Amino acid sequence: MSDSELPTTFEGEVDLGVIGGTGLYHLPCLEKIAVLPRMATPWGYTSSPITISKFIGANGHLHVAFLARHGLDHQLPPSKVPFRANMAALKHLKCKAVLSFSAVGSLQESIKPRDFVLPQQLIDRTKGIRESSYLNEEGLVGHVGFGDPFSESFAKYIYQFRDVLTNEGKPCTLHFDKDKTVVCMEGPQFSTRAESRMYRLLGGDVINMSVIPEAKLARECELPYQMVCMSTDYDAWREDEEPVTVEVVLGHLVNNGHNANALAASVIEAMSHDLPEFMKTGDGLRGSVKMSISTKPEAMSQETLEKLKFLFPDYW
Ligand SMILES: CSC[C@H]1O[C@H](OP(=O)(O)O)[C@H](O)[C@@H]1O
Ligand SMILES: Nc1ncnc2[nH]cnc12
Repeated sequence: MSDSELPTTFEGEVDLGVIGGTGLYHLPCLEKIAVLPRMATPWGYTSSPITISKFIGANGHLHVAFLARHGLDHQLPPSKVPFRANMAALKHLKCKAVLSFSAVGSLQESIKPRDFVLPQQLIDRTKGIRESSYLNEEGLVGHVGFGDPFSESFAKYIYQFRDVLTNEGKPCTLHFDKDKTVVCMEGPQFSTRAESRMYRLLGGDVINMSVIPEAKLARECELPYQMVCMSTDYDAWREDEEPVTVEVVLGHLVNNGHNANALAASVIEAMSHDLPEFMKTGDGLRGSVKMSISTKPEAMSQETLEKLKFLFPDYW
């Protein structure tokens, strides 16, 4: 069935949200049951239509929502992605966790192009020009914890499937430990050599232009969030090598896309048997946003309450 013949609405609850980045505009492992046109939220329209799939496994099923961060034609630069709309839409559809994919540069010799990384920390080097909060308005003030920006439970869950990664018969590693750090820069230009060396000194392992504010917004939606970083280049820090160009990145996208699909398929298949504990219980985040809002409900406007209701119909 072609996309245009599929329903444009979905009434059920989605289990898992997936965000595809550069080179990952759909997941072939998923068969679509609905294509929601770019969704309207109180924070604008999503980057792309949202495809809903029902994965049917041997012992159960899983509903998955997929959206393309930069749009299906990669028309949105990192600074102009409607991150708030994207995360709000996934939350509104009742996703219980978000699996996000991103093409990254490597800041470490040991992280080779085509390797994948599950970072557990991040350094924000964006320039403050992105809308990065739902709780930063006059009449709605909130401060969520962000010390551990990713979901360790989710990362461990994904790491079980590390052996599915391949690179034309050669080793292809999924790197994962508590210190693996992603640096997020504003872009769209890549880093200078000096910046790239500085990020290494700061403890960066990989670099991209999109984990901020995505990770912050997932936290404000109480959604367990893990980014899978797919290495495409050595950025600009290697003295005897040319700094990264888009050509270099493009050369690895097909292989990385195959691996992303294989990894997502394994995760989705496993979740279809039984939802992992962190998705059933909320990974320790449930209720955290209500607690972190300082503004008294009496001081909130009707518009603010409507926005909160879009995200948390059970709380407000
Ligand atoms: C074309 S390389 C730079 C571009 O790739 C990454 O995108 P995404 O995170 O959406 O996969 C990086 O963040 C930049 O936006
Ligand atoms: N070197 C790099 N810097 C920032 N984002 C990237 N995405 C892929 N490679 C990158």
